[in-house]
Amino acid sequence: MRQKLAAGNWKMNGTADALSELNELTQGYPEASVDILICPPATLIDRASEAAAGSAVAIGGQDCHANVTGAHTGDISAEMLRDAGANYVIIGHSERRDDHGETSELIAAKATAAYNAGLIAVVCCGEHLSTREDGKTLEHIGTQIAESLPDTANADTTVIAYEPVWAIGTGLTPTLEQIAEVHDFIRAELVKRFGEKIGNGIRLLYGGSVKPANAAEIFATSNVDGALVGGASLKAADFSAIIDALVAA
Ligand SMILES: O=C(CO)COP(=O)(O)O
Repeated sequence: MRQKLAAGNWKMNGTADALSELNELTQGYPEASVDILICPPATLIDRASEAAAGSAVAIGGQDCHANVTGAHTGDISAEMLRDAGANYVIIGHSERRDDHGETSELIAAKATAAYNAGLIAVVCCGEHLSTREDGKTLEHIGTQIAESLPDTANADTTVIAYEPVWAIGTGLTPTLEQIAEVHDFIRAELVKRFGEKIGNGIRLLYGGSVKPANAAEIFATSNVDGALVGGASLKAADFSAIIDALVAA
């Protein structure tokens, strides 16, 4: 039985004021039957970890460097995230792939860095609209996950998020059949590569315009173990409604 996960990605949003939303969330979930994760900007990880201590909310980073230390101005290592109180890190978000030219090979190296630091890697994949229109979604996702996951990936260290790029921040979502098709495909690919135990143990999140209004139906979809939520994770009330839908699923 896979433990469900409601993850919020604050992206480049939030200064100290945003901790009030986190406080509201942690007060609402001193404990929970699902895993809850907030990935604030790096500048808030330390304070967010302190604020979330003793609650059901875990804190994560949004990216890490593949190396442990070194001359990499502006970058943050997985060890540093861990030191600041993070337990997870998002790797290979489409905004990193597109804005920073990150390749799947680099993403696999970052995932290994995350494992070495004791962080759970939330490895992202997803197609652009043109790829979907060309009928190449599954081929694209298959290549992305094959190349982005290290051989050492396992169910305790790895979560996969399927985020169609055209659904991120647009209010558009795939049909439930389209979500199920991709999630079932990823599950089958994982079982093929890692075997039944690991392949069936790795959690699969859906991301892209998840809101309180559509969360329940998405969570009822095949092989959806939770969500990676952007905009709707910024307000505690919205994210709580999504968490509650996951609890009820
Ligand atoms: O990119 C996302 C989460 O990582 C999804 O963002 P939205 O929920 O704002 O569409």
